[in-house]
Amino acid sequence: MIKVLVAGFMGSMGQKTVQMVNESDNFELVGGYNPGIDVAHLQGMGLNDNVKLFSNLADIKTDADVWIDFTVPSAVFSNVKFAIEHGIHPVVGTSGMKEDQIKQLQQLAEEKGVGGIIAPNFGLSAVLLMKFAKEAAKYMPDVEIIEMHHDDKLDAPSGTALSTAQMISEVRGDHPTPKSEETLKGVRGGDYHGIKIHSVRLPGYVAHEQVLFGGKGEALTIRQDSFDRGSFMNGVKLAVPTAAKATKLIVGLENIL
Ligand SMILES: NC(=O)C1=CN([C@@H]2O[C@H](COP(=O)(O)OP(=O)(O)OC[C@H]3O[C@@H](n4cnc5c(N)ncnc54)[C@H](OP(=O)(O)O)[C@@H]3O)[C@@H](O)[C@H]2O)C=CC1
Ligand SMILES: O=C(O)C1=N[C@H](C(=O)O)C[C@H](O)C1
Repeated sequence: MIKVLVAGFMGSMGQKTVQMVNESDNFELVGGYNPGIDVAHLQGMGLNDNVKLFSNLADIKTDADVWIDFTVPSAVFSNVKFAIEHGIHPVVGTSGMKEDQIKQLQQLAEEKGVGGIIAPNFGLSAVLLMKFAKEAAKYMPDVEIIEMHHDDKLDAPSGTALSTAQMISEVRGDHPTPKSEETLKGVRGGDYHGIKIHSVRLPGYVAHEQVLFGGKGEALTIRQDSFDRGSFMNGVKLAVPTAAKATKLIVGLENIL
């Protein structure tokens, strides 16, 4: 049985994760962390006595093997650092970490021998989209990304769009970007090594991405849609046992599939 703590357990993804853990025969929920909660009140609401709830990072005392993090961009780095320093293997879905923060955590994980997984996206359709986009970019290097998310999303671009751009950039190298004067500032989108990323935020959307490739007289569009947050749970379920044994911090679900 793998003991799990869920950070951000009151959020949209945190609640799905708690449900998935409770329904699994292989995982046991032993902890939940979410600032701003009334621990005494929640603890009295019929939750299993083995589940310890915390509202402060420094107060967390747990025998969890795995720390699943679906929190906020401003907290994820400190959370994961705390987990690794306390011998808890992280499974991280939270977006918004900077490249240098990920490198620091990878170094710490290696020093402590406490590995885990950071996945910009736990959905199979998004992982496949990234793989296909990387392949397509070898032949069609002119590419732009449009990501579309719900209007509560705190960060832009999405972690998935950034990861897609990184994977494309690995294979296409330096490539000229069309120069067009912006008569409306920002209208050409963000720029990742010459790859334009456009972020749409609208109510009703969940998580969607399109990668548009253009060639002479032809175009290719790859699109994925996550309509329900439950769709991320298969990936999380797969990541937990791998993370529990990992001695390094792996980035990308595709690296454990
Ligand atoms: N990798 C993947 O496949 C996926 C990743 N995500 C990412 O997961 C993250 C969470 O998404 P979502 O559940 O929709 O967001 P929510 O806003 O619904 O949930 C975030 C939760 O984290 C809590 N929180 C705030 N600060 C902290 C902290 N310091 N430590 C612990 N918890 C904290 C929030 O509490 P409060 O509301 O009180 O502030 C809230 O309950 C986002 O970064 C999102 O991009 C989402 C879907 C899939
Ligand atoms: O905030 C979300 O909802 C999502 N965030 C992740 C991201 O930033 O890519 C994964 C997925 O797109 C849902």
